[in-house]
Amino acid sequence: MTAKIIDGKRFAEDLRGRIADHVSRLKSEHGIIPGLAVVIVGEDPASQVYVSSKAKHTAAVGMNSFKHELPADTPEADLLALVHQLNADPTVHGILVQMPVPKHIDPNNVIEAIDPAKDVDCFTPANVGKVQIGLPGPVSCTPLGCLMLLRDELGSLEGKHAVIIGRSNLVGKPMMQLLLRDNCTVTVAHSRTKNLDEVVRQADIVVAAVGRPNMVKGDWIKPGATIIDVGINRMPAPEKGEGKTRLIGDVDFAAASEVAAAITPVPGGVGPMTIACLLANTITTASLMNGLTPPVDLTA
Ligand SMILES: Nc1nc2c(c(=O)[nH]1)N[C@@H](CN(C=O)c1ccc(C(=O)N[C@@H](CCC(=O)O)C(=O)O)cc1)CN2
Repeated sequence: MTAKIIDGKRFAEDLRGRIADHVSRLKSEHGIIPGLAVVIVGEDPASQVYVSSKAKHTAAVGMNSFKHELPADTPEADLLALVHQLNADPTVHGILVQMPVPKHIDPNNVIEAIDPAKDVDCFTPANVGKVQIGLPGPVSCTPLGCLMLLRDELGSLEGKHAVIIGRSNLVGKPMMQLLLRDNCTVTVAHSRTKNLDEVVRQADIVVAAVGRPNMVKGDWIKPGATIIDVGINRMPAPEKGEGKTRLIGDVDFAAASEVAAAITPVPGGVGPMTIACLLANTITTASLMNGLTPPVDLTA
């Protein structure tokens, strides 16, 4: 079997097109221009790429984009003061602090400072709880992107056995909630899971989010399974020139493609969906902040 490649880049482009339509309706029918503030602390090259891409796509769909770049030695108190200022700014409907933050800053203090009404990452305890009980609000961007790709590929997910590898707050745990909401049977595997290969062999759906290049082998995959590879591992690529890198996922793509029915590539799979879902969440928060019902077709 040669797996179908799930084209996240193309899906994200389509989604951004639908988001642009919603932005234009919010403007013309309600006079609202959604605004997204993105804060980056330090010069981590990968984070700079992601933040620039977020700002570019925010503007491209017609939203207001506010980018705040702070030096790596910014005291935590200054970052929290900026977050409070953005909380109070009525032109800002979404606030995102790019992770990871430098070591001297406690990410939990930053997350707690963000007004849950503007928390487009869905990191605050209030929004994590809302996802758990199914109330309207933003949904964690990467897991939401994975869910959209899975629904598009498989239709109903009901009764499927999904194995998530990784239990992070960013991906593993919210992914578990979303798949449960879609009536999957969910197993969350992690670094202490015994016989991981045997666990993964049970899966109709594999979501790999461990951050270890090529960890999931081809012979771990049940024939016909659908694989979502969340891993973005930057590896040296001397064959491309000195100091060059390439991205590879958590799944051995070539081997898994021989067994699976469908698989996301890295790059071009889940990554682009993360940013498109961030924009979808900004529509959600801008709608809710103005007493409007968020459009269900973006995030349902
Ligand atoms: N506050 C947040 N911080 C971080 C998040 C997040 O959702 N919120 N997620 C990750 C990084 N991330 C978004 O911020 C992100 C990662 C990857 C991509 C992406 O489009 N990847 C491309 C490849 C891009 C490249 O060449 O590097 C792909 O996979 O095709 C977008 C966003 C950690 N921090």
